[in-house]
Amino acid sequence: MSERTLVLIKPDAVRRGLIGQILARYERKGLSIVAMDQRTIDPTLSDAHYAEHVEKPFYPALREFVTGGPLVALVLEGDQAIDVVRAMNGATDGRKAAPGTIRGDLALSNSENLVHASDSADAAKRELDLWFPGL
Ligand SMILES: Nc1ncnc2c1ncn2[C@@H]1O[C@H](COP(=O)(O)OP(=O)(O)OP(=O)(O)O)[C@@H](O)[C@H]1O
Repeated sequence: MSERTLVLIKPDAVRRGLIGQILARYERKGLSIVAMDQRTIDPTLSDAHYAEHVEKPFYPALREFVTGGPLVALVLEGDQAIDVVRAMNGATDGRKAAPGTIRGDLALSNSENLVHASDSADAAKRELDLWFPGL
């Protein structure tokens, strides 16, 4: 079934000049880019996006990181896009992510891990409404 998922190419990826490489992987896979926007977000959007993490000890550093420079928000569409993109991104910790995944190939950190993607249909709906209202 065709689905849409919210992907963030996070500030570390933008800083490292990896936007093109990461987008190319999603495009090569056959996913469609339905919307794409480079922006620098404020703490309010970070808090809403990471609502499940705001009370966690690592969250202040995560908020600093994700608001600290431009990121690229995109909507990808395709068959089973939510699970497909999660698999392409790899495990959260770049040091443990499998080679062949974006994090496994390009990241060496648990916090600066290049990408985010919605992890369920409910999360995708919530995140798409938050980042691209009215799409
Ligand atoms: N223990 C931690 N220390 C530092 N940062 C963390 C830690 N756990 C998670 N994070 C940060 O919070 C983000 C969200 O964590 P989550 O457990 O939802 O991972 P994920 O679903 O793989 O990543 P994302 O939601 O970004 O796709 C991670 O991508 C990472 O940047």
